[in-house]
Amino acid sequence: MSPRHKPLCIIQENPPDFEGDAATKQTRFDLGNGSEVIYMPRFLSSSKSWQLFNYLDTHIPWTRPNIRVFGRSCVQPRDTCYVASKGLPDLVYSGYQPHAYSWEEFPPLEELLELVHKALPGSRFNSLLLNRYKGGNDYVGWHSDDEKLYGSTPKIASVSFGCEREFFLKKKPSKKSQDRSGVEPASKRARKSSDPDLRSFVLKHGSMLVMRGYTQRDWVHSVPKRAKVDAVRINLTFRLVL
Ligand SMILES: O=C(O)CCC(=O)C(=O)O
Ligand SMILES: [Fe+2]
Repeated sequence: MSPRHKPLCIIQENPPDFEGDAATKQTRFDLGNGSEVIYMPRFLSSSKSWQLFNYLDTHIPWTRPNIRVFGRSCVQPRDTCYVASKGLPDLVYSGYQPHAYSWEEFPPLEELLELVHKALPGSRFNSLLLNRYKGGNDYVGWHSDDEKLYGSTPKIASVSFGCEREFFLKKKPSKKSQDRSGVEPASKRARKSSDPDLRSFVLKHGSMLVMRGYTQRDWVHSVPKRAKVDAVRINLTFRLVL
């Protein structure tokens, strides 16, 4: 296979032996008006992350449900699963109500939840949405996780495994201005310059990204298709259902 046609997937390994400080090293991105993102590139070591990747890839009961987007029914362009504590109200998104599996069915997820809580003192999560992107055709379109059951300022912790993919955040158009920024592809805009209303992150194997404050109210996010990618990425988003 020529280098030009080599499947593209960058997986930058975190050093196998880091601990403590490196793991919690974080960068804060102030999005303005009370919206904020924290990124921890080395939340988990490479070996721990591969262990979890393999476990999740083989043990999670992945499904690819029909969802409704702009009134049309379509197959969700990625695999999914939902885990939640008992007694919480049901999650419904895009007209789909996932079955809530319990934490006890997946002990490695209980363990990971503990690590997430430790890395984010004062936080509490009781539900988890899992996504598996089998290759570059799998994606999540622009959306915000602003379902009522998360309250007005949800904190969402997103842990990524496997193939690196780009994660975009785009400011919602303000009601006043005639915003035409949605016309140009986000990737082009992000590359062009320092558009403060568009941010991109390459979510690394073993990384954690946290969205908090008004990020769900004022911004949308997405993981777009990437034609050349043909490796699997798994993403877990921890949330608190109020
Ligand atoms: O895969 C990701 O990084 C994002 C997933 C996401 O936005 C979601 O599950 O709501
Ligand atoms: Fe989301």
